[in-house]
Amino acid sequence: MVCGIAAVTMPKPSFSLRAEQSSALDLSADATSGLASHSRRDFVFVVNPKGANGRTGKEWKKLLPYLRTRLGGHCNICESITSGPSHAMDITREAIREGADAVIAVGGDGTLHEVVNGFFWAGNLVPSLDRRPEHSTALGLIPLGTGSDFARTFGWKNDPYEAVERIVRGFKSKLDVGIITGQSGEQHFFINVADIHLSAKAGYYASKFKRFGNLCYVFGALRAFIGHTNWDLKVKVNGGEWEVFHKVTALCIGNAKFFGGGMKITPTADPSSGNLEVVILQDFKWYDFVLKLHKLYKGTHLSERNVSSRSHHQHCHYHTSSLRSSLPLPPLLQ
Ligand SMILES: Nc1ncnc2c1ncn2[C@@H]1O[C@H](COP(=O)(O)OP(=O)(O)OP(=O)(O)O)[C@@H](O)[C@H]1O
Repeated sequence: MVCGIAAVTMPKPSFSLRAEQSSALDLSADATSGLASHSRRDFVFVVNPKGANGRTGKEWKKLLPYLRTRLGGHCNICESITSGPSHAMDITREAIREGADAVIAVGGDGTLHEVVNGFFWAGNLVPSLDRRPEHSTALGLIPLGTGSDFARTFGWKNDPYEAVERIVRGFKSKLDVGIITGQSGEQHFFINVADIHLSAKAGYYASKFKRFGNLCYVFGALRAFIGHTNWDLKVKVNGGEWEVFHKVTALCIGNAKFFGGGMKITPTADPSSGNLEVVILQDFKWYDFVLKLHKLYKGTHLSERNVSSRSHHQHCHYHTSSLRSSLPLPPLLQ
């Protein structure tokens, strides 16, 4: 299945974005019948102790005895604490190679994103040394971050005890994975929302304000508006004609619905539909952002005059080209 999105800056291409549906990942620990009916499994919990301004580490310590009680009878629980950015990727790759049955991200969207990228190496799924044909490693999540936006699409709260119960129940679902191909051909994988221009800058600045909880994303966006210039963007779908979008503030590619601590930016996205939803915000000033913030949270912004939305199906290729030649910030992948 191929659902592709590509963005290229012009006239001198400075980076390229290509998002496509890759092989589906499983979102939880087991198939349909819960854990009890299966032999002992290896579950690796990848914990970011610094998530949510340090709350993740504290909550995890409290959660661990409960986790052992609920899962320890059926699973080998391996706790792996990250030491810094990107470490979750290495832990995940190692766990998959060693034949883990599930790798479970414990933290926010940044940690989840790193774990997802750890499922891949050089553009392919990391192979397992476990040669059983039916064996695969599932992706799991205990949402314990600041925004925990990916979890919102499923209606999951930042409640680790509920998350443990979901894992115990063994509910499993297929999940689409988007692929961004950088200018030098390197690939990044995303399951939530990938975005460029203002919102990507906002995500960067939000990381400086995490002590304010979810509000960090609003502060980050307001900070990002300082010195921000909207661009004219050309868009081409499936090799068709170029279409110009004037004064683009942000282009957001949603596999799931939420970013920015609960903003329902791509409200019709569904991570198991095989489609990606692209939302383009145009000519937003900081005060538009403030005035329309409630609509962004509710997901009712699509009816606004300067917001457009498209859903892209399998085998769709989507190119954008900036009319400016300057290098934009790289996309933020959540
Ligand atoms: N030990 C560590 N020390 C410092 N930073 C870390 C460590 N481990 C992971 N990180 C980084 O912390 C970043 C943010 O973590 P995470 O997403 O879990 O929490 P958050 O930012 O509070 O939540 P959200 O992204 O949902 O708002 C990750 O992208 C990761 O690169």
